[in-house]
Amino acid sequence: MTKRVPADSDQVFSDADVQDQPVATRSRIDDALDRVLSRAGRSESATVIRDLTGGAQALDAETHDLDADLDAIRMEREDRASLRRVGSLSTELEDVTEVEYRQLRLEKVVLIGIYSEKSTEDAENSLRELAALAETAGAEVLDGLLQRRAKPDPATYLGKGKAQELAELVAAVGADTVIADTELAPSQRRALEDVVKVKVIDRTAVILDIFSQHAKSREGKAQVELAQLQYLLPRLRGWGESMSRQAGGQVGSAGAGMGSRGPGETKMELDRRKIHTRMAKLRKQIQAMAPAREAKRANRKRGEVPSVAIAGYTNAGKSSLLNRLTGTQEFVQNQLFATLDTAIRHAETDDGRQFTYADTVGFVRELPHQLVEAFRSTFEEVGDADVILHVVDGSHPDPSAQLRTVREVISEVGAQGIPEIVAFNKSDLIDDSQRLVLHGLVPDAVFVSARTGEGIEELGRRVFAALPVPDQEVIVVIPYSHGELVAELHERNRVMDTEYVEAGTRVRAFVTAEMLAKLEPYLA
Ligand SMILES: Nc1nc2c(ncn2[C@@H]2O[C@H](COP(=O)(O)OP(=O)(O)OP(=O)(O)O)[C@@H](O)[C@H]2O)c(=O)[nH]1
Ligand SMILES: [Mg+2]
Repeated sequence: MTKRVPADSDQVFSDADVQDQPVATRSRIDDALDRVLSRAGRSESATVIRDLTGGAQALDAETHDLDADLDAIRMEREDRASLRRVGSLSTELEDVTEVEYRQLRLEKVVLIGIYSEKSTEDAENSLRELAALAETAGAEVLDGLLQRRAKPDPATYLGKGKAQELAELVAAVGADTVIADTELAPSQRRALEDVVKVKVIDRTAVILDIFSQHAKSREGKAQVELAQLQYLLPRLRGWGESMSRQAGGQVGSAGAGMGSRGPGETKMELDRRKIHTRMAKLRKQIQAMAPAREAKRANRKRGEVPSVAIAGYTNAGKSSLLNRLTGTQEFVQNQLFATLDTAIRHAETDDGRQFTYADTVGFVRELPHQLVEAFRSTFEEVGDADVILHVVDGSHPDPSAQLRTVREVISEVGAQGIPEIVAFNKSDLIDDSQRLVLHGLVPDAVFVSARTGEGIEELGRRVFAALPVPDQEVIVVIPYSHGELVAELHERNRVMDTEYVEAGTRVRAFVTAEMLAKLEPYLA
């Protein structure tokens, strides 16, 4: 897979590697964002930033006559669109007009966002995150534009004047895609596209794109495709319309006359039906795969092996911590949504009891509801856990928002009653004053660093302590013919003394309620 992630993208999010580099090597995005954001604070309405390399002049020309270039730009846009369109991967949907759209790789993008008076900082973090998302998806972020307004414009998201300004910015920097930091209504997307003359997509589309690039397992792939189709369906009509309008409007070739509208709509209907069929098929597939996972889960449950779900915001360091805690080699990358498939790892407490860790899909603000829906079974893994290890990136500019987002999803899957251990990760990047703030947020949290190993042992102890405790003291004599019970006692309970007597193994232990039931016949 050819995916271009700029070499300096790591610096959008704090990564330990950054520490070793001179401060001067900040990424262009950071600079660009800083400029957007610092001006956003001052300006009343909108802020435009440009690349240092130029293009500013074009923007000063408020009355730049775009109409004259309209046709040329449209043609170019069509050319680009046809170039970027990669072949559909799914044979069943080969000729669906718009399905290729979702597989297209982003190129040079301009970000846009809206913030209200009070939420400047929030908009800043959101825009940074959008930049990181765009880069993870393989795009190069050229520029950004923020507008201060109470509510998005219902027609074009940005206000009319700002949309025009955006069109000029896009032309000046040579961007081919605009990404809005929200989920746009299909009509907004279309209207804005008509103004800026390049492809307009939204945060949801970017997240879906990342998921589709990162999904590995059959189930994960099916879940992502289902979410994509759900997202696509209400937008199909819109795209169809703007396309047939384009075709009728300027191509004007022999075939595009009277008859062009009918076939277009018929095709749209056909596409829609195909998509529905495909979605039904995917739902069935996902359902069929569920029993296997259920069985595995039931097995773990039956074996009474307690489970710890590692949950948290994307890129918080969940997989890194899992590796530290269990000595495994889970996939770690400074990318959003590096992990899409739940990984289960076996572990043991220091007194020999067994349990499992489950690494899960990360969360993000405005996680598309289509994905929550499609990945419900994966998130339910969290709902089934005995303990939730909630990992928060302590070096993030707004950890409380991360905490909130993750806790919302946790309660959505009905897991709010499960004991939660909060771990502030990346403590190697946190200074003392930040520690104080975080401590205020969650007083009993553990500070850890998957990078340096700080706090890992303490975290391990906290996890052990949170596991369901074997607290029923028993003395049993287990016949030598039932060696498996002795083994189970050692694995999942706390054995205090063992003695070999004539009738069998005499054990004094603290056991769980379930174990107690099994031992009933052998109580001494
Ligand atoms: N400085 C520092 N960086 C860390 C630490 N832990 C993880 N990282 C980095 O953070 C990035 C994300 O780590 P992952 O373990 O992939 O995070 P994750 O939560 O599993 O992310 P997703 O699977 O994408 O949701 C990687 O670049 C890690 O090297 C830490 O303690 N300190
Ligand atoms: Mg991960």
